[in-house]
Amino acid sequence: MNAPLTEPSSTTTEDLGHQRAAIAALGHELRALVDATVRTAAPAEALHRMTDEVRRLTGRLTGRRRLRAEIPAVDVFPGGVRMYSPVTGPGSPLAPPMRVTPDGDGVVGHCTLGIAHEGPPGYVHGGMSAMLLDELMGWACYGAGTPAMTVSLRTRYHQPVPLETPLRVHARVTGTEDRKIFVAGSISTEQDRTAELVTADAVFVSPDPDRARALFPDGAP
Ligand SMILES: CCCCC/C=C\C/C=C\C/C=C\C/C=C\CCCC(=O)SCCNC(=O)CCNC(=O)[C@H](O)C(C)(C)COP(=O)(O)OP(=O)(O)OC[C@H]1O[C@@H](n2cnc3c(N)ncnc32)[C@H](O)[C@@H]1OP(=O)(O)O
Repeated sequence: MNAPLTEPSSTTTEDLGHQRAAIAALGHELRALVDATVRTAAPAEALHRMTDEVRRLTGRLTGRRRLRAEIPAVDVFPGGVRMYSPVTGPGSPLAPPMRVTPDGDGVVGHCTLGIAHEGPPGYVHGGMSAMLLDELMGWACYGAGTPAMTVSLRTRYHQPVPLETPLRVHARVTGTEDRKIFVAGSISTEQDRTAELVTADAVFVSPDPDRARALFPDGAP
């Protein structure tokens, strides 16, 4: 009989590391499953068998379920580890996941997208490009010491973004005005950083403290 899947019982640094590693390992396998799912040409009977197996597996993820707006114990909010972010989260089957590092006066994100994120055949869905940029621009705000939320995002698609190609996403704060933060971003391939395939400019706003507490009751220091 399979061992029950339970919640972690304590949160020492070592436990946290193990828990994050386990979350990332499951995320990795689920991304592989998503990729196999959107590529397969298996016949209907095989898909029905798989459906039954996947339903059984889903039923095995038992235990307490995270509530809406609850920040996972493995996360650091705001601006730190987000294990289940749909962009950077190693535990998310939806995330590429994008790896974010500081870069001069901004931040850079590295990722490669597969056909689960396809828009035009062979190229990245435009909404996905906007999501990568939005997330990284949020990180640029956090990196500048002002965690903030997007209030406006304008994207310009200059050339299609290829799938299965290492990408470089860049974002930096270009100015501030009270609680408003102006951010610029771009996507290129790693191979040709000078050719900006998508560019974006955005306005972020740092919520006033009362608003932030109301929006993120679990995130208050
Ligand atoms: C407890 C501590 C926690 C603190 C957390 C703080 C921030 C959280 C940070 C990060 C979140 C975590 C991780 C990041 C995840 C993803 C990153 C991607 C980013 C996103 O995916 S995020 C989701 C999409 N995003 C929204 O869901 C925002 C919806 N929105 C609102 O919830 C409110 O909008 C809010 C709270 C942002 C501000 O509300 P508020 O009441 O504090 O501010 P207010 O309305 O007074 O506006 C102030 C000044 O911004 C100007 N302004 C407003 N809107 C504008 C617009 N559209 N264009 C140009 N200017 C605009 C006004 O005109 C005024 O300017 P002025 O003063 O000059 O008139």
